Amino acid sequence: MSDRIPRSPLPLTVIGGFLGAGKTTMLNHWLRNAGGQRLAVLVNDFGALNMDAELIEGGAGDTIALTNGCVCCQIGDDLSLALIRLLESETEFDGVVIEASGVSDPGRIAAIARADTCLHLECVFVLVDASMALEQTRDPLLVDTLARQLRAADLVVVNKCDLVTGETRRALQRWIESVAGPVSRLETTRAAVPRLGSLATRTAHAGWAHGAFKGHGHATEDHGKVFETWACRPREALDPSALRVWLRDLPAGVLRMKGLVRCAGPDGDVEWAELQFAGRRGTLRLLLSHVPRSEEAGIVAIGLRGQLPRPALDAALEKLFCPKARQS
Ligand SMILES: Nc1nc2c(ncn2[C@@H]2O[C@H](COP(=O)(O)OP(=O)(O)OP(=O)(O)O)[C@@H](O)[C@H]2O)c(=O)[nH]1
Repeated sequence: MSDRIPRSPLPLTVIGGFLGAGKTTMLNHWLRNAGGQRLAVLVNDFGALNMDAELIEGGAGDTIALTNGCVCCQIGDDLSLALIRLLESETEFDGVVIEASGVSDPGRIAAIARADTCLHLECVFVLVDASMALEQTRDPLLVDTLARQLRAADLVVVNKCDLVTGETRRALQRWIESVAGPVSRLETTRAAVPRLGSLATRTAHAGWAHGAFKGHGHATEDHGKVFETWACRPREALDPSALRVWLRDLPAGVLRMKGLVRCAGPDGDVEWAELQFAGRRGTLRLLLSHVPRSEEAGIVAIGLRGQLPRPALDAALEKLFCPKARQS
């Protein structure tokens, strides 16, 4: 029998929301503003490569990647085990944050956490991409995933408000209320929301969220059947100009793409860059603060099953390699 002093329940926060809505951006904001608190982070990417673990800033030592599928439909046991390991670890964490994959149901994850008396579920944040959500709700293959995510929320964070008009924000508000009822809602840019600022929302909204969760027909919802992924590990440096052109005009069917790649400058020197494509916007940003390990290079794309243009992605990648790169 353990002679360790029982700890008080570990505060747990879940971040959900559709692909590219800004979950990792919010998590990084929290890690940068943790105020001395030590947070354990569990991330789950739907893609074959868990890029999120690599895109999280600074806290790599306390980041656990849940791989091999969507955390809510395929790897619930992995999540439970990871939580048990955290609770039993020598490290005293001040809280744990689970970043769900963009296709998963945060309500399901919250239920796993809620079943453990050693954890205290503080809040389920669900992010909505203000620039894409209305269009996504018109796609019959996406609307169910979006609605389930919203119904699980204690706090809906309408993010990317820099990209939309007031009219779009009002239309979004109407849609959110029609799906999730009187849920608390914040409008933000770059997901700049405090982690504990919404504690009160849990009690206010819990009835609605839990009511919705009772009707959760998870057996009918296997995200692996709705979405699929493409991934590659480019071993050589890519041409950043060609990469930017490619990101501006990705073939139809790519809902989300992200990655870490080595890029070759005009003189052949190689630098690391983060690649992002979400909501029809692609960016390539040089990494100045940290240098990943060479095996961390990877690109992941996600789309609806049967709609991801795999041959086009394979073919494009071949043309992105930079012959001038000086490999280190
Ligand atoms: N313009 C704009 N871009 C944003 C904002 N928030 C995040 N982004 C960008 O949107 C892209 C996706 O952001 P992430 O935080 O990686 O999104 P995510 O929800 O974690 O993505 P997945 O985990 O793949 O589902 C990145 O390129 C971000 O820099 C915002 O408020 N405005």
